[in-house]
Amino acid sequence: MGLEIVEPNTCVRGCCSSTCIPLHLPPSSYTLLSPIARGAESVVYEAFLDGNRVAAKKPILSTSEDLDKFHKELQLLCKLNHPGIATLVAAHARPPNYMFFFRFYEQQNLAHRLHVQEWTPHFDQALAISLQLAKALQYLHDQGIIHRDVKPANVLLDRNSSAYLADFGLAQYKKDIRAVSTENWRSSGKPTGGFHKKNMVGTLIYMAPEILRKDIHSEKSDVYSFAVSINEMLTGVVPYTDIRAEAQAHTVLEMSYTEQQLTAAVVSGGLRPVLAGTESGVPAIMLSLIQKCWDVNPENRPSFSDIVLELEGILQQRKEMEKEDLLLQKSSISNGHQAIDSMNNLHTYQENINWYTEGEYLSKKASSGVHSGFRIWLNSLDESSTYHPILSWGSFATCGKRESMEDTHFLMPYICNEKDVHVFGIFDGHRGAAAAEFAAQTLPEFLKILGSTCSPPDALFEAFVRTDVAFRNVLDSHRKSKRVTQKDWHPGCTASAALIVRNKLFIANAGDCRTILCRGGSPLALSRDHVASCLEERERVVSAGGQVKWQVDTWRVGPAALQVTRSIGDDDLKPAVTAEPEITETVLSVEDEFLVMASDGLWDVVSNMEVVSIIRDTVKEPAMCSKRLATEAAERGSKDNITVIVVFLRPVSTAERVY
Ligand SMILES: Nc1ncnc2c1ncn2[C@@H]1O[C@H](COP(=O)(O)OP(=O)(O)OP(=O)(O)O)[C@@H](O)[C@H]1O
Ligand SMILES: [Mn+2]
Ligand SMILES: [Mn+2]
Repeated sequence: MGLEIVEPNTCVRGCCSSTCIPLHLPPSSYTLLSPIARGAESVVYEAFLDGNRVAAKKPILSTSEDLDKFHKELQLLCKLNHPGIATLVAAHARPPNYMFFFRFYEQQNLAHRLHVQEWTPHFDQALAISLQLAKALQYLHDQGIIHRDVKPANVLLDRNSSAYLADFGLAQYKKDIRAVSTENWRSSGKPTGGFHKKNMVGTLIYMAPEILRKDIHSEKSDVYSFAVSINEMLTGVVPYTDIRAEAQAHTVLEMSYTEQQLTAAVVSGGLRPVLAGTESGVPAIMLSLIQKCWDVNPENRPSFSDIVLELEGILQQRKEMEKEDLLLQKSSISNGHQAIDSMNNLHTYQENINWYTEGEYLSKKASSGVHSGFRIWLNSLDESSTYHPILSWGSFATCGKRESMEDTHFLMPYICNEKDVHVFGIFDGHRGAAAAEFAAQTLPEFLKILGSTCSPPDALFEAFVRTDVAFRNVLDSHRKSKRVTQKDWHPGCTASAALIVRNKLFIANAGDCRTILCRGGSPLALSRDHVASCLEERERVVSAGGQVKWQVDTWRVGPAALQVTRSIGDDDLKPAVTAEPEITETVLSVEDEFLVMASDGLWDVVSNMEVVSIIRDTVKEPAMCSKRLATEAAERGSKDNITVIVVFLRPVSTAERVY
């Protein structure tokens, strides 16, 4: 970077200095853009520094201790230089602005990648990340520094998924940790609350048993946290939240144990997160390394130099296996044929049509790859006075007790790279998955096209209608070309879409998917279920020329006996079963906590109120919350596919910090 170092290159107190990192900057050299993350102790912004994209970490400074902490973190960061550690490129260490500027890591942190983006790394990728992290920690320990907050959220990933250890907010020289603790012990005779608080830092679920027992941190407590983090990457499961493990103590958080009970189980019960399984391609030697690293006795845990050696050994083995595989491949190619025959029998009335691809193809054609984005929507809002929700999102979808999956969904935060525009959608297919698969591709694309000409509610309305027309046209042309052979096959799907434009939330719904908002702790339904049991809908259907009859157990529409009264597709029931959505508009404010969208597989067995209280009791991670809700529905006997999207509208922390 072309930033100049202005001598004397020290912080205002003179305790931090560097020969190569500028420690004070002219205000004109940087611009803060929007926040990427809000922690308990800082806000991290995307920023530009001297024309380069960087991340600016701005600590929240409210006491003089906070300021001491800033100087300590800066002193440490100035000394660190390792390819596996997030690079500090500059700092501003003079009043009134205190800031760290780091190289920008495009893929955020490992926790986000795993649980929000639902990334499942291949074992070789996970191994590479483990090795990079182990080397960074080995370097740190060689400098006499303990990190004390090793966890996936503090591992940053660049665009190639290379890993960088970050967040030195709790890091300490080992010698200083000792000094503090002996002093405290001596002065108070026994550990006081204050002592505990001062020394028990880190994040609960990654904390070694000795730390939970209020011992002091050592290199080996970083080893423990490393093991929990690596295992989390290999399983994709946040520690202690696994709900698949039955009847075992592994479900502590699920069973709403308190933090004290979890602590006790880790310390004396030997509880650990569910270990990754070899069936997912993790070699046994890796699993035994993890187990050694989280041994209850710190002395039995290997050091990072041992861990690095062991991981390099595993990497070597993988490379040799790969060579052998390449040699073997030539002889095994002939095995692929059998599968194709059975595939052919599956599609009796639709000849291998991939409806996702159909939808994608159609929307590409419609937009010819150009849309001018959502500038007009944003320009019409008054930037300065409006509330800016801060979003995090996740989803979970399961086929449940059904044989096939007919639900689909999409998550499109920052649609068209617009920071303040987000779209999420759920589609619940019936008479096959065709309409749901098609609509999940086309609906957001139509929205992009319409965004430059219509208002948000008009764009949503039109996108639903156009998706429906497009689907029925494509189906029709396939009937004509005989790729669809069965004449009376009329697939359809219900649809629900949420569009957020800065502080405005628009929900469009056609059918019985439902969206609720948790506002001030209570559920607020933002959509109405369109089913024939609803009088108003029944009357609408009848006046549009449809027939409604009580059949078996409920009101149903037409010869197809459909329960829903609005949908995309279902061309045998058009226009009575309309694709026109009902749209609600909500202005978001600080009271608004989260949004839950789900297919009827959830709502059939869990009420709006119950959904809110289940989320209240779950680790505040949107993908985990989605999974928790789906599991609850399955346990309560839902017979349907279940899809859940959870969008938090305010910052939440994954695990509670101690103090
Ligand atoms: N250089 C960077 N590039 C991209 N994203 C970053 C960068 N630095 C931080 N972030 C994002 O900001 C988040 C918080 O950063 P960091 O952990 O340093 O702050 P913190 O306030 O100490 O957080 P915590 O509350 O977890 O202690 C990271 O998890 C990451 O998602
Ligand atoms: Mn952090
Ligand atoms: Mn359903």
